Amino acid sequence: MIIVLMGVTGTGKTTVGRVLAADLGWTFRDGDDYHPAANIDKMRRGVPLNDDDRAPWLAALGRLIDETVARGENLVLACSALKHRYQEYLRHNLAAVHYVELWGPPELIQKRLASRTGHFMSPTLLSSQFAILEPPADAILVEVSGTPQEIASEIRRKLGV
Ligand SMILES: Nc1ncnc2c1ncn2[C@@H]1O[C@H](COP(=O)(O)OP(=O)(O)O)[C@@H](O)[C@H]1O
Ligand SMILES: O=C(O)[C@H](O)[C@@H](O)[C@H](O)[C@H](O)COP(=O)(O)O
Repeated sequence: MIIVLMGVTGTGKTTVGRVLAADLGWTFRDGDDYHPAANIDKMRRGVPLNDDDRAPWLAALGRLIDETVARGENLVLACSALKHRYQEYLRHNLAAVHYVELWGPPELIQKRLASRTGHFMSPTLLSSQFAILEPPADAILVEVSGTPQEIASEIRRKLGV
C-alpha cells in the first residue's frame, strides 16, 4: 500500500508523514528530496514551478512508487500532487495508491510556514499553490488543526490501517 499525503505547502505532509510511517512501521519518503536542483532554486526565489519543471520530479516519484510496489512494500509518500494530472500520473491505475489530502485554512498554514525554518520553499508560494490545487475526487480529506499524532491516527482510522 502506498499512502500519498498531498496538499499545498505547509499543510504538514512531512511532519504528519513521518509520524504516520513511524506508527505503521513503514518507510517514509519526502517528495521534496526528488526535485532537481533547478526546481529547488526556483522555489527558493519564490517562483512557482510549471508543468515542465514538475515533469522530472513526477517521473522520479513514479519510479519510486513502481519500485515499492514491485518489492511488495508499503510506503508513506509526502508529495504536493496539486493537479489532477499529477495525481493520475502517480496513481497510474495502481489500486495500491491511496490519496490523503491534508487541508487547513490559509491563515493557519501561512502562520505555520512563517515559523518553519531550514526549508527551501518560499512561504510566498502558498497562494499560488491554493490557486492551482485540484483535490482528488477519491482522496480522504483530513483537516490539520490538531496535533501531528492526532492527524496520523485519524488517517489510520479512515484508511483502516
Ligand atoms: N499538526 C501540526 N501542528 C502544528 N505545527 C505543525 C503541524 N504540522 C506541521 N506543522 C509545522 O508546520 C510547518 C510545515 O509543516 P511541514 O510538515 O513542513 O509541511 P509540508 O511538508 O506540507 O510543507 C513545519 O514547521 C511544521 O513543524
Ligand atoms: O509542485 C510544486 O510546486 C512543488 O513540489 C511544491 O508543491 C512543493 O510544495 C514543494 O516541494 C515545497 O515543499 P513543501 O510542500 O514540503 O513545502
